[in-house]
Amino acid sequence: MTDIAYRLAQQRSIVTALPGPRSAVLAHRRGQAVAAGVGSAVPVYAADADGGVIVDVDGNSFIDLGSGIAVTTVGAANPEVAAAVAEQARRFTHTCFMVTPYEGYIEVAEQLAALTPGAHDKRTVLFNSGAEAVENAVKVARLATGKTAVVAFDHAYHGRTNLTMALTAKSMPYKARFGPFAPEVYRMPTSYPYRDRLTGELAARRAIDQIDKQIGAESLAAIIIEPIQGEGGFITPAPGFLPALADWATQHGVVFIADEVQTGFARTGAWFASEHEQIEPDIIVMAKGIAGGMPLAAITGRAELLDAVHPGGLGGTYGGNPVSCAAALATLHTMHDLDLPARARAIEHAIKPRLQESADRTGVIGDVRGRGAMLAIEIVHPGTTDPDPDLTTWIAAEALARGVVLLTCGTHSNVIRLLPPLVISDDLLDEAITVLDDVLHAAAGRR
Ligand SMILES: Cc1ncc(COP(=O)(O)O)c(CNCCCC(=O)O)c1O
Repeated sequence: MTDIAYRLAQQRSIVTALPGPRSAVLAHRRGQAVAAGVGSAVPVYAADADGGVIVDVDGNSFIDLGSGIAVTTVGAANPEVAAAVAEQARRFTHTCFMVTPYEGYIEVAEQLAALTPGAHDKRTVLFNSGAEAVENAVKVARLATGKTAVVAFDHAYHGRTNLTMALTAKSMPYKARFGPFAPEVYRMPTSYPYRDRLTGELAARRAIDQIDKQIGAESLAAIIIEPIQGEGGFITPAPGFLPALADWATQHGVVFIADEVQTGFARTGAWFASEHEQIEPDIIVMAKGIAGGMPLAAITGRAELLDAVHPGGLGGTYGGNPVSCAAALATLHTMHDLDLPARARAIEHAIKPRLQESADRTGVIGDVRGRGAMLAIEIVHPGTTDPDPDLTTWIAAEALARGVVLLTCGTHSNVIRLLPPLVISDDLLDEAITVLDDVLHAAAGRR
């Protein structure tokens, strides 16, 4: 990406100790006002952001490889998004679509019907967060099928509400001591090629056999799965796993829900990750990249499923907020205009080989995986597949000290994930990967 006019200098520049003095003051104030349960990945506080950089309150400029957890795909201050937000806010910020509806909501729904996989008749409902959208996808599946059981998978992440915690696999920090959790949720083994060494078909057969024995299709309302598992560690299933599950679901009257909150909207090199294996989900859950940073989430699915719900059965006060809808329309226009799915594929081609070279030379990377601009390295003790969460934490902290914001994830907290804004410049991305390679070599020296 070389033809974007950025508002901020696209540079890595550390000018104070980290955290700097202004961040330190904010951290103190935070301790007196914000609940300790809300964590932050980095100890610095944002003052500005644009393209591929975040500038903190002390003037430090960081290369952003997190995109606010896969949200600011078009940048954190995309000018077209900012203008659309300002224009809509000047007219009205809220009327509640369930009270006085407005065109923006309909336009977003029309675009999601056209963009999501499948030529079937679709309907959309808009929400505020991914978890809220997941909750409603399950509501629709249960009502439409008259069945109650839901299958989720090992390493899954679906949110922090009661049902989505039940669907989420990792206990700490997401679920510990927050129970009891919603019933009728069953966990099945997924495809984790680095660790199970199974083909997609065999992994799917293993899961389906367990579904048959533990639940039975006659009780099963839905299967929900992330095409690439995000918080669980950017686990990319073996080819054939997802199609086999989707085909089985279709054959047995089970709703196939693709949770594309983290994989959606060009992130993996297609508009939606389901496309990589020609899957047409019955319901697709979306959020994060949808609206350039404004809070918006959606479910888009088969009309016969969503329209099975009685009038008034779906909604919420802020769902499809008009300012967020305006942001989404500007975001989708930008994604089309810049062909960001192609940009994500170019990013993969540029940096995945470099990550593999780092793996070959340092020995601390057990697996390089992911698609498009959703890439990850799994950190292990050299010569083993044993997770090394401590070294993972050190790598992310060292990268920050050198001016690069990196996020970690994974059931074993041993995955470094790369989620750059798709509008990041080629030079800045190249610089960030060079910094990461240097940090990985330093990490190898610690072992
Ligand atoms: C696949 C998938 N489904 C659902 C969700 C939930 O989306 P919300 O918008 O955070 O509710 C996510 C959110 N992932 C980031 C969570 C960050 C945190 O809370 O620690 C996801 O990745």
